[in-house]
Amino acid sequence: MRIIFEARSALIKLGEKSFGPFSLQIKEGERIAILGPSGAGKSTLLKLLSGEIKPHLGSLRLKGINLHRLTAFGLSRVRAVLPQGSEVAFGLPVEVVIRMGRIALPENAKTQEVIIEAARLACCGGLLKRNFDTLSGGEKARVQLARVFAQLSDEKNGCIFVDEPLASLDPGLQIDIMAGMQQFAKERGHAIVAILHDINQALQHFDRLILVKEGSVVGDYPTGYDVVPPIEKLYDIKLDVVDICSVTPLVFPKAKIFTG
Ligand SMILES: Nc1ncnc2c1ncn2[C@@H]1O[C@H](COP(=O)(O)OP(=O)(O)OP(=O)(O)O)[C@@H](O)[C@H]1O
Repeated sequence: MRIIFEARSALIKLGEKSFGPFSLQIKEGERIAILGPSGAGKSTLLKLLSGEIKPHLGSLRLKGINLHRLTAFGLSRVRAVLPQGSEVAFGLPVEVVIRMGRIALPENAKTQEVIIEAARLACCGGLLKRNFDTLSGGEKARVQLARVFAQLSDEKNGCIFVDEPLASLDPGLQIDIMAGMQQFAKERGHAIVAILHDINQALQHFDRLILVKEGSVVGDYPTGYDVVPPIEKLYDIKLDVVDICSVTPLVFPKAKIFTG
């Protein structure tokens, strides 16, 4: 698999705090989950990787081009972002919100088809005629995911960055949305980088886990049984592996480890 993204010694200062320096590579089609305690720097890392914020030191390259040299249009063709709790200012129809993902692209005969397919994959086909501001939190999240799908529908080997995509979704929808996201990305060779709070979702659905703590990348592991101890250390918790026969571990958080 080809490398599509490379961060080298990137560091950002955030007032008194900082994130990094860190270096990492992302290959086409990779499924990466970012895990870490609250306030560890997960959203900061995602914002750096997606080009939303610029590092003070180091470099970030997407498909060989410095992320911050790309125009807004160029960036929109290689990566899409689903931020946490994304709102839109006005009561726009859902279909228009999804269409916004393609705002930089000329309308063509395929556009409507792309929007309908994006809505279907994000489990919000039945909401197309509704107004966005009348939707529940979980419905809004699905519409924003459809916007991301519409944006990168025609592209290959891009990156999808998502911040807690499954928060506010019921368990059935979490399964459907995860399946839709994986199918969309796989068909196009897009990498997915997702911030998750649920350790088991990360273990079940992602190939690689990036562990973040206190403003640093403290671990980068392929998913498997070997990553369980580093996750325990990351959160200072004990994890019981409840199914030792499955390919990927299923864990149950048992107790906080008292460190002092
Ligand atoms: N622009 C900024 N200026 C100052 N501090 C910041 C800035 N952005 C983030 N921080 C701080 O950096 C730390 C990391 O924030 P970040 O939002 O990346 O954490 P997180 O791991 O995503 O947290 P959560 O899981 O709670 O969403 C936090 O302590 C936050 O308050």
